[in-house]
Amino acid sequence: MPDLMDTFLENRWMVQPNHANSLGTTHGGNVLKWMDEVGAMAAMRFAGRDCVTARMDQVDFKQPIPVGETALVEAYVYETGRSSVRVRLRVFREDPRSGERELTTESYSVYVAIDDDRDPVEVPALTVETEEGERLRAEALDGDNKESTS
Ligand SMILES: CC(=O)SCCNC(=O)CCNC(=O)[C@H](O)C(C)(C)COP(=O)(O)OP(=O)(O)OC[C@H]1O[C@@H](n2cnc3c(N)ncnc32)[C@H](O)[C@@H]1OP(=O)(O)O
Repeated sequence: MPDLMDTFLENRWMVQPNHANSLGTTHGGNVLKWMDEVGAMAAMRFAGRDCVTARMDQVDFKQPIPVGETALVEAYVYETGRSSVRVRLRVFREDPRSGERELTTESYSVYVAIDDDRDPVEVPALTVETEEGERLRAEALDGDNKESTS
């Protein structure tokens, strides 16, 4: 049974001019693509199977990420159904020199594990065996709950 911390993935992109909009900050479409890619990888790490995106919930763009900074995308699985896998996604702008971070974007997404015929297939149970995992799961359930009632 996979543990929450086994699904915790981070990926970074150095934001280049070709990622930007006319304001010199990262185009929202690029941020969404990066979120979806890391989210799918977290879901697949959990399920041990291919996973497809079924839903990206409300995406809040709180701060821009300027060209020259790093976009850091964090994803982990915090809840599961029979074949569905819920993933918390957060994006930070990170100063590549100091490592200083600020939250810019967040969302809660649903992926579905599929078999070779691309039909939904059962996923294993999620375990949470560390204090850090418990903290991350509680944060995600709380954030997801607030989002669905806002
Ligand atoms: C990483 C990528 O870029 S993938 C590319 C973008 N994504 C896609 O192309 C996916 C296209 N969609 C599909 O292939 C299908 O709709 C699927 C596989 C997501 C679902 O297939 P369906 O036959 O509708 O599945 P079914 O109704 O049996 O539901 C299966 C599970 O998906 C969940 N589900 C289906 N649609 C949604 C949705 N829109 N939002 C949330 N959950 C959903 C169901 O609740 C169910 O969960 P459970 O098994 O945990 O109870």
